[in-house]
Amino acid sequence: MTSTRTSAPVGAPTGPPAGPVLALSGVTKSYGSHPAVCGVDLAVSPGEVVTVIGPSGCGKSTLLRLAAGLERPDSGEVRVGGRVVAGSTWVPPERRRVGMVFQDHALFPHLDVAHNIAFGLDELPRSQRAGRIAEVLELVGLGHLGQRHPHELSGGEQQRVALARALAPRPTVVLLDEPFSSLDANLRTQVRTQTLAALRETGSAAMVVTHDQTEALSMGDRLAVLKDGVVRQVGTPSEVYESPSSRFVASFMGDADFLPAHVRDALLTCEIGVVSTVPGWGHTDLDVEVMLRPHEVALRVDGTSHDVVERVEYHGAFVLHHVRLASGRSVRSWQQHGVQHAPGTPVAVSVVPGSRPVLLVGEDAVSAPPVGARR
Ligand SMILES: Nc1ncnc2c1ncn2[C@@H]1O[C@H](COP(=O)(O)OP(=O)(O)OP(=O)(O)O)[C@@H](O)[C@H]1O
Repeated sequence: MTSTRTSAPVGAPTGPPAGPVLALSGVTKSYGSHPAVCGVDLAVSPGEVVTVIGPSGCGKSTLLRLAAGLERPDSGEVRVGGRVVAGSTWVPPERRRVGMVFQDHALFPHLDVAHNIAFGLDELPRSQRAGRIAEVLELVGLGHLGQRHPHELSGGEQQRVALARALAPRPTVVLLDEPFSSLDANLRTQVRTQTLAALRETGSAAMVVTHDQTEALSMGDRLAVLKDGVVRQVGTPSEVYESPSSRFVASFMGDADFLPAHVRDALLTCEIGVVSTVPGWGHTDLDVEVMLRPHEVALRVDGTSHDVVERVEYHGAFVLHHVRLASGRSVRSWQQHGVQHAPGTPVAVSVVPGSRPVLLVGEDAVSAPPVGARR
């Protein structure tokens, strides 16, 4: 568990599950002959937020729907709070103690906010319902809007009501499917922050599906990267961003350029010169590729260089420079606000000191010399 809370959270789910609150083991689901989710193992610990990210059609929503009980797996097992809910037995969605938040909010238009939230509180004694509704509305900062109908709320407010409704019954885990994608960029950041705060405040575990890299990196205690229904990597945001397991993960989780490189006796070189030393690669003589992220690439104006700025993108705080190297390959470099080299400027390109670039052999990242690569 990676939660950093120190005191007991408000409205924490009852009963302390010892292991993961959600565990998918070997879960597979096909539609006809098309495999949507293939042998997925993924667990969410108490209080943990796990984001699931991948390209369109990779199976993210199907995975969430399998956890919720909106789909049945062809094989494998789903456990919620330690109890098997799919596999050797079948527990329908309404009896799994999972909260759901969808992209379109899915509020009942004919009910006011308070009654929308009350909808999931059947099991709570009537005398306690109003108190619980007030509590969760306060939690999402909408204590004053209980009497409004959904059409009288902004998109961001509707999404917070949807979250309040999901949290009200104190679910074991909350499942959120692209919860912010219908909101515009500014609102999205704000509602994301509020949502995360509400999840932390209640100590709720959550699985969040998103196609937004920034969202996955900033929200998740851990994230799972999916491709073609298969989990390609699970790790903390910094593990996945800084030590991607493959070319696919490296490219999907941020800007990445790849250059042919060579390791000889623990020294990594490529077209732009010495990249770094690679401890543990002594007595090695091997062609590899090096992945460079734009923040790892430094530029200096140099009239003698054959590397030339090709294009400049102004991003406000930073300026992205696309540089055409002498070989014809390209790398990108983030420069601070105010630094802008015009297209056509010759520049010396180097790797920012202290960088630890990722090495690839074929499609896989490698952290140690492959067997047989040592001289
Ligand atoms: N009910 C269904 N019937 C048939 N095929 C389906 C069904 N639901 C999903 N699929 C297919 O399964 C695959 C995974 O779909 P899923 O919606 O899980 O992907 P996703 O990663 O959530 O995509 P997106 O990011 O575009 O929402 C896709 O190829 C999709 O076309």
